[in-house]
Amino acid sequence: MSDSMRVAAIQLNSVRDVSKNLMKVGELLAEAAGEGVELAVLPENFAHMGGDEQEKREAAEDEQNSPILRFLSDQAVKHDMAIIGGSLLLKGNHGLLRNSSPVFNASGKLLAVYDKIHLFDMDYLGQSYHESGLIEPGSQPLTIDLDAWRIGLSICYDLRFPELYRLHARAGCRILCNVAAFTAVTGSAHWEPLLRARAIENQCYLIASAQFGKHADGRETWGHSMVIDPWGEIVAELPEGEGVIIADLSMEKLNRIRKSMPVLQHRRV
Ligand SMILES: O=C(O)CNC(=O)[C@H](CS)NC(=O)CCC(=O)C(=O)O
Repeated sequence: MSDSMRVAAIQLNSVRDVSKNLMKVGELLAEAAGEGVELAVLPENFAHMGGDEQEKREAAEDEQNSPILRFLSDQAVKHDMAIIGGSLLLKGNHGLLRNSSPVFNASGKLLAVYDKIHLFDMDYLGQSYHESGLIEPGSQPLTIDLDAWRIGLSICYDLRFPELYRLHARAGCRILCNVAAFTAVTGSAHWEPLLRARAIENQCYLIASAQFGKHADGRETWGHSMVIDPWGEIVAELPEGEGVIIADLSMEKLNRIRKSMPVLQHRRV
């Protein structure tokens, strides 16, 4: 049982051109691999950002025949590295799409696909989002195992629903993962406290990969990708810009925190 794992969160400013985004992802994954990273996490919508609804529909791929999923699988093999593929749009049912987070092991095998459960419908300060008009919600929380580490998946707006992460912790997760394109407005107010709370209350490592900056549709995302330890401390952070942040996760440190204050065993409701 490996006691530590080196992980990377990758931050992007994805554009409408899929091949441009994939080229950038390839560069940053190579950089992570050069540092000995065992698990790399990409942000939400890593392959395509900023198009209108029609363009998103056209960009959506069929899970059984998806060039973007094949790209990620090839990258995992090339770099001998597990990859949580942020999220991408896959074709769903009823004329809707899925906002899906695929997980590959270091042999390039697709282990699981998590579909975003909580959809972002919001009207605030002149900004308006209606994700549920295009996306069908997932219905299943999903965890995956990489070596000794169980990882609970989540996408962006899921972050506001602590019960999802509690389920992950109760299912034995020691890593929580959020892949995001948080808005700059909500991100500046809520991103860091929500992430740190999820890590602290569940005594888990948290890997958060985000989009940052202005996108083609005029929207702006918050960035601030980070890795947080089970005590709630930020151990790596990239406020803005494209790039890779790296952290070493320690099972020993996590077990020590859980042993000294067993909050998960003290639950009463
Ligand atoms: O709009 C885009 O193209 C990129 N954003 C997304 O795909 C998703 C759905 S619209 N964004 C979020 O979930 C933001 C949540 C958030 O910001 C919060 O909870 O405050």
